[in-house]
Amino acid sequence: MSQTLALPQDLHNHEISKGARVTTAWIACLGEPLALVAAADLDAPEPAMHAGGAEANVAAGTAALGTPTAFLGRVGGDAEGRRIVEHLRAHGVATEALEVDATAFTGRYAKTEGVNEAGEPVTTSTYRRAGSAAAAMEPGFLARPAVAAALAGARIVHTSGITAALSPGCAALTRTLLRDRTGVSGTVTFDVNWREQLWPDGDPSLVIELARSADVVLVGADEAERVLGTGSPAAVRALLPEPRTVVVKDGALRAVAIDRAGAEIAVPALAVDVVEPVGAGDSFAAGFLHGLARGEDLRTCLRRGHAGAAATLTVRADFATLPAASLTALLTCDDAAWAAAHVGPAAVRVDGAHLPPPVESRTP
Ligand SMILES: O=C(O)C(=O)C[C@H](O)[C@H](O)CO
Repeated sequence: MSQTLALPQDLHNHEISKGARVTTAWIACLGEPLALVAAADLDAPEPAMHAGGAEANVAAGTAALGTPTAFLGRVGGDAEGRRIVEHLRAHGVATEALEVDATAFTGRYAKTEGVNEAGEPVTTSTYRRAGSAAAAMEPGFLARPAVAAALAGARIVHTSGITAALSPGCAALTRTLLRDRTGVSGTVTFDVNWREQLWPDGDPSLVIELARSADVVLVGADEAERVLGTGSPAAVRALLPEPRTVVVKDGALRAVAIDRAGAEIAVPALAVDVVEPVGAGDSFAAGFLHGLARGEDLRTCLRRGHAGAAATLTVRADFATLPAASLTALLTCDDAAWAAAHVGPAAVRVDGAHLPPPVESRTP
């Protein structure tokens, strides 16, 4: 099952196993794709669904932006697994290293929108993923020919704290990947993605260990507060001294990238009409990694991150993209125009121009 992607000139194809011709991806994302279903359908046979799952959202995002991307993980041999494979391929993601386990099921999740005690909107996720196809991953997964080839060829290997939480095997897998770097030649990026429900003992020590082993860490200020006891970018950086870059995202306020010497680059968040927030962090990661893979400066990477997050904030699905004209206007405007820009479900406004709105991702 090989796939042809439109590639920039400097990429090459290579043989990986049994003559299969596979494209070298710049970004390899490892994790569990999930079927996003209605809460009432968590146990239903073949429910209506969108595709979700943090690292799969990132992969769809970077591929949609034009970066050759591979997804590494597992789904079940069910309708949800088939649709997730189709969804990722439709966005241009290479799926040779996405294993289909006919004996297992694909993880599912549902979002419930509500309000917290302060009257603020909150979205709660409910999972049906314990014992899923992806939860069976363990360090040996990294040695599968298609997986090893993707890891060896990628400029960036990305995963998150969600994958570490799936099972003891997945915890060992992420440890092996981040600490031992087995078969990895590129930059390893790690999104903390703290999900309280997935850590019954509430102990963040593995996630902290993994973050300290990464080259680039992405973390929300709120989750940094939970995991590290502080959301202050400088304090987070002091607690994560090893990575080359730590990015602290402070919701609607700003994102700050900090290098080892403590130098900070901050970019304010865009003004957005928020419809539903889940998946916005993944779209931020996709934009940021897309820029990083191209060697862009950190300020541009942060702008790309905010633009991706803004698009997804305007939809109920896990993932949306900005039309090229809107993205280009956001990336090229000056700081004053950026500060005055606005992203809503019906239009993107930059520098007085009304540009096309975000496009919600559809699952085939
Ligand atoms: O919460 C998870 O584990 C998911 O992967 C579901 C969503 O897709 C994810 O939270 C979005 O970031």
